[in-house]
Amino acid sequence: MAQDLVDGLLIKARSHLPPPSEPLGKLSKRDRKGVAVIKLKNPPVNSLSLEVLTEFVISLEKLENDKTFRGVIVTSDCPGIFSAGLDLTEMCGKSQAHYAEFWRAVQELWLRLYLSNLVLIAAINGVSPAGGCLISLTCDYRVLADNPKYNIGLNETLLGVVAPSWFKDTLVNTVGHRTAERALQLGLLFPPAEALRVGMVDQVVPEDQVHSTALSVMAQWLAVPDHARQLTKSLMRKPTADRLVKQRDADIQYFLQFVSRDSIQKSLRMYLDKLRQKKG
Ligand SMILES: CCCCCCCCCCCC/C=C/CC(=O)SCCNC(=O)CCNC(=O)[C@H](O)C(C)(C)COP(=O)(O)OP(=O)(O)OC[C@H]1O[C@@H](n2cnc3c(N)ncnc32)[C@H](O)[C@@H]1OP(=O)(O)O
Repeated sequence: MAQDLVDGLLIKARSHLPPPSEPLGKLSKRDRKGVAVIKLKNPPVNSLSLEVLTEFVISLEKLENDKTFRGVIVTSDCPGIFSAGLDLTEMCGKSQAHYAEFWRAVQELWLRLYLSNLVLIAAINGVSPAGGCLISLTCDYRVLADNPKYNIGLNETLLGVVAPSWFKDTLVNTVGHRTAERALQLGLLFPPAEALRVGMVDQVVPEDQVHSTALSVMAQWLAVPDHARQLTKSLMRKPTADRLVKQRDADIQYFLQFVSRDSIQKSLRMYLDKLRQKKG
């Protein structure tokens, strides 16, 4: 029954997109069904590059503007990886202008997701550190696959960087202040049972049931009249979002100053080198 709601939409890095003549989605089908599936597809690890962030925002905007859509399931097309978070190569050795453009895109995606009028359900089918976790935290409900490898959390401090205040706010609003403080300072990545215990996710289910569970949950959320649910969501979230909206440029300047520091560039390079050497 719930399956009838779904249709697909793939978010990919621009280089993997179909040629411009080919539409990204199948609007006629989706029109009838009302729920889209956004599958992140930027192999090998679904890192959130500037291109992916931009594509994600454009796709969300299309869905928001098409009033036949009421819900989106956010999931991954990369086996075992929901998203490795922000693309670290976008924050290393680039120009100030590039950092500013990248950070504005990160802000934009967060704002779009966090304030979306659509019901957003995260079907987390893989590991989900930092920016990957943040995406799921902006959703209205999180279903995580029960696999001990699928850790989730804001691990920024382990990279030698700091989760900005609006990442922190998103976590605090989900798990409460004390759990968030401990998780953020220690850069904790929670395995599924722990993530459920602290409230970072709402449900942990066998891996092959993530999608069907997300669909059932979606049906429950869609049973509520849109206007009442949307106004309630806005009441809960707008004060948090407004804090960023009021100081977007200042936030970009903080980011520029922070990420341009030699010590931060060194930490990020070392972390990337460690990831690359892991294989060798
Ligand atoms: C006064 C106060 C001021 C405060 C100011 C604040 C200002 C803001 C500060 C800055 C904020 C920064 C915020 C950052 C948020 C983030 O999202 S940072 C990203 C964090 N992500 C991670 O830590 C995950 C790293 N990756 C992994 O742990 C693993 O790759 C994986 C578990 C996801 C997958 O493992 P596996 O399947 O074994 O693949 P790998 O071999 O590790 O990776 C394959 C390939 O991908 C590259 N890669 C991995 N992750 C990333 C990434 N996030 N970005 C770019 N590239 C990545 C990896 O290097 C490999 O590359 P090669 O194939 O070797 O080239």
